[in-house]
Amino acid sequence: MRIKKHKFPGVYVFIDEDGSEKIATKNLVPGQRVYGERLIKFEGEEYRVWNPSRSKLGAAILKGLKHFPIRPGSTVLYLGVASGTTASHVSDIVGWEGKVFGVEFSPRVLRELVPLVEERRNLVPILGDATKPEGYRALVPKVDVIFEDVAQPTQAKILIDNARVFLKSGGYAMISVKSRSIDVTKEPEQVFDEVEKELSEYFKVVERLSLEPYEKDHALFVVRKP
Ligand SMILES: C[S@@+](CC[C@H](N)C(=O)[O-])C[C@H]1O[C@@H](n2cnc3c(N)ncnc32)[C@H](O)[C@@H]1O
Repeated sequence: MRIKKHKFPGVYVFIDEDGSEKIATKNLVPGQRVYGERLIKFEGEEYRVWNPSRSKLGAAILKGLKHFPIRPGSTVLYLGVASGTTASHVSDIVGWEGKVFGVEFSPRVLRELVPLVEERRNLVPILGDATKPEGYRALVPKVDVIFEDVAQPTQAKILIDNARVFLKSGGYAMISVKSRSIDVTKEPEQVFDEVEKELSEYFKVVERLSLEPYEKDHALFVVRKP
């Protein structure tokens, strides 16, 4: 199996034994598994296979996302970090030069992340409520990118409120939107149109991508703060 660089720096790609295309990141903490993912050794390096069924960002990259602002050295604010499945790949990508601040409001979920970050020190867990950015203002600097995956009815407002406080001008944000978290009675496309309109009042919307078939009724938006 030959692992090659993906067009996005810090992401790798390979063709698996069954012929399917897979993506991976170079393990920042060799030997550490975060969510039961496969580890692969290639030319002296260890890679963690990125499971698109467990990570919306992984699904988006495999679906042909065009804009991926997270790169080696980036500082990222991650809203809805949970137990770190996706954030661990982001931590691999930004590397030791970068940092990921992960906000989560469930102490039970965040507790699972704590043992991992003892070694994965570029990932900083923060117990906080993403609807109240003032609560963690003292802990987070200005960032290059905000990633949000909170599955809440007010997702777009949460992103805008955090971007006002933490995102550098010209910085990017990515948001995974679950239409059923916003309104179960509406067609997903209608919900995504409304979210796009709300986001475009503050950001420039750069990309909108459906995550089907990996995630039903989900879309990922990439936006830029002017
Ligand atoms: C879909 S899960 C996130 C999965 C994670 N992004 C991943 O891919 O590994 C959503 C998470 O957001 C958290 N969450 C929801 N509302 C929140 C809020 N207002 N502030 C912080 N975390 C929140 C939930 O507790 C949950 O862990």
